[in-house]
Amino acid sequence: MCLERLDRGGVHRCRVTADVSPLLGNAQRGRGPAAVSEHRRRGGGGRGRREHGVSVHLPALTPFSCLSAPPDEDGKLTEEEARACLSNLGRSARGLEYAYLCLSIPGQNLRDVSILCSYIYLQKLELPFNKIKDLSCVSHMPYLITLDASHNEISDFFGFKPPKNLKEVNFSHNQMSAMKDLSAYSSLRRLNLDYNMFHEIQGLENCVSLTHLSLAHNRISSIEGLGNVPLKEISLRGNQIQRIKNVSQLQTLQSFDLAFNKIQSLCGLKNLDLLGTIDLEGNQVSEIKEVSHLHDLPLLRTLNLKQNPVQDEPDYRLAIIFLLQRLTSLDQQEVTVEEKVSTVNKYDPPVEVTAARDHMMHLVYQLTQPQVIFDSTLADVDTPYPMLVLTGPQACGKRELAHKLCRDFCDFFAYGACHTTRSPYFGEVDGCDYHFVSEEDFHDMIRSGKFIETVRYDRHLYGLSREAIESAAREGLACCVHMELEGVLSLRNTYLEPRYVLLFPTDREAYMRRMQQRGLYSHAQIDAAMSRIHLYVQVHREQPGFFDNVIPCDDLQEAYKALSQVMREYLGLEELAEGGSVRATPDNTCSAGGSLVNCWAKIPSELSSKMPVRTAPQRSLVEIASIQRRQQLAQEALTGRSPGVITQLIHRFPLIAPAAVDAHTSSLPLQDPSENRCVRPITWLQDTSLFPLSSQESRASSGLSTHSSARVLSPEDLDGHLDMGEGIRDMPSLGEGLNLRGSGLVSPAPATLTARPGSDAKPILPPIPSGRRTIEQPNP
Ligand SMILES: Nc1ncnc2c1ncn2[C@@H]1O[C@H](COP(=O)(O)OP(=O)(O)OP(=O)(O)O)[C@@H](O)[C@H]1O
Repeated sequence: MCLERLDRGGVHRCRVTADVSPLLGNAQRGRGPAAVSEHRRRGGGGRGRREHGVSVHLPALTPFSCLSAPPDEDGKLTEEEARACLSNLGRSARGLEYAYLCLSIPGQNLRDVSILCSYIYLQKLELPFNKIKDLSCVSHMPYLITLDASHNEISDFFGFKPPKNLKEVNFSHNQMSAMKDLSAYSSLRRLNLDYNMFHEIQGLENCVSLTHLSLAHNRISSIEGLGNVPLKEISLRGNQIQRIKNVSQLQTLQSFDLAFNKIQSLCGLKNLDLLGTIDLEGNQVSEIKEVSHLHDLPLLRTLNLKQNPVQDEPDYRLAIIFLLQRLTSLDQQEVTVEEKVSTVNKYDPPVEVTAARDHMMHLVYQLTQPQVIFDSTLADVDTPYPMLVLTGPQACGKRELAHKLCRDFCDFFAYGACHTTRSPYFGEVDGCDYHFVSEEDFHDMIRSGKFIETVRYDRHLYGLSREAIESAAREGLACCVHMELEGVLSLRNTYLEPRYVLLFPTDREAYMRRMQQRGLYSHAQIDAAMSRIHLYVQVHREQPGFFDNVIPCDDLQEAYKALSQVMREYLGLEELAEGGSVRATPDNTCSAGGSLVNCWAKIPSELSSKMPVRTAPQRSLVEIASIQRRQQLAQEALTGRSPGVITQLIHRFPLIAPAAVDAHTSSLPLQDPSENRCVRPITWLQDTSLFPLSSQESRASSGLSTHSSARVLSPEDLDGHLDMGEGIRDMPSLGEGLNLRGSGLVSPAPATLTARPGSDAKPILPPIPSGRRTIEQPNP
């Protein structure tokens, strides 16, 4: 191995053909392996600690000596000293000779490093923790790639001719106050200018390679001069910035450190599609709504708002997580899945959650009231009282159709007016369209357990009171109501078993026009209503059979025809149309031949998909017990022990078309509403001697006797006991048991009873209302 001489500038004037370790030993003489590793650990040897992606040396770093002899007292670096700190022998950039490529002299109180002018092959120069003021020697290092001159006394910003490959510069902890044009430094990638005295950012516009810039702890008050620099990381922490501006063009920015400034608003952070991390610790952000400016940053995952007044806002963390649902870290704390779920449930609950909460609330308020037994929950053959619910998006015509249906089928349905806190539209009548009440009264009603479900729609409250159902029940009618999807979901949690008909606007344009023509709704309200259409589609797609029928409502007249046809079939008022083709069921597309329009043809494919029909479930114990009870009652009736009961059992088939009964029934006196309402302790039902109950039944009945216990029973139990259709369903078996068929006492079950159209969840029809109750005239 040949080593002849080490010239000035650290260039070997010999060819090295073999082992070069002795040369390295020469460079590191006086240090030894321990000193080398110590140097590396402390950030020497070209590897400083990285902060914000830019190489910096910590102020606390204790300088060590790589020199065998201390430098001159005047701080002038000598040839000998410089040579002692050379390392990394390699081929020079020209490729002709070998040279040391790295020089590292940290913490030697150096003031004059002019000797380095001759070290022209250096690629890495590290002179941190000295007292250097002049770095003009770098002008002679055209191959320099990395320069660390942090912790010195340099005031001249890049006071040397630009080495064309200079990529990484650390001038942190110096005394620079003004930046200058760096367009000549086209290779510069990382620039650390922390802890200087810069007042403004200048001269960087043409740094076409600059990806990491750190200007922490300067005196910058405004963000500017960054042009289109392809920055990925920028740190401006510890400055005096008040507004975030001029950054929207930084399209490549991934990390933005703005901690410890004076920022109040986060506007200005828009359009930064790659921004993933924002540090705003120690600023003056005081309002939660400010984070809405970050809403459109698709990759934002880490946000730090520690030490901002906004942290004192109630529910601060949950609100921020809700507004920025993609966050994985907030205030240096991981955002958990649980937090994300609870924020969504808190601020934008899915309709199911809203409905479940609504149901729970009413249940709890009911429990605080004296227990009341309503007609609609009595555990006899008339329970639970049937209901019809028309649902669909606002202004789809449900209310109009409900009113018309109740007029035309007045012996079967009564319109159930809901309560609302909104003020009446022109022409609306209090008590007829709605009960218009104040917000305070509405809440009073909630607290007194009066509602069975409530929803907040468009800032107003709507609620269906128990009394609305009950007053219909007292007349022997089914309550017909209209409501939004949330109401339906809440109602489905109760003991009631309504039939749900979805009125669906298939023509969005026509639907929008109808809303506009009503002249009642703002643009926002129309948009909100339109945006809810998909909710109905989604529910129907995900839960086939959720709606018993789906009827397009683009043309209200056609919709009404379809609806009334459905109701006739539901009520068993009409036999199958001739040829059996005119049937409004989801599984059976109507033919256009009859008076009924082809109502299913227009339903979107999501809605009209064929429903799987489940076979009837096995009878539960409660059901069997109920059948036995009815058989027993029927036997008693036949043997004359209880004559009224058989009449009750078959009374539900006086099927007369509405038109035919209108004149006759509308003149009937109404029953006193208070008459049928029983206010008794829950135990009353168990004492009843009229219908002795089996043990299962009494359990079920006691559950039924309070509205609040609706969820106590399993679905099978409810199906077996609650469903008023049970009487009908049981008739064939009852008839068989008692051999009544031939006697003509039992009508054949209507065809519609075998499967509930459109439903795979409840193959048995809900109960059919028996028609308006006739009041027995007192004997004179
Ligand atoms: N108790 C209730 N529960 C759930 N939703 C309800 C209830 N009462 C009314 N709604 C629904 O609230 C929405 C707003 O009611 P509003 O009376 O203001 O609407 P509308 O313009 O008259 O609409 P529509 O013609 O569909 O009744 C309607 O979709 C209505 O059906």
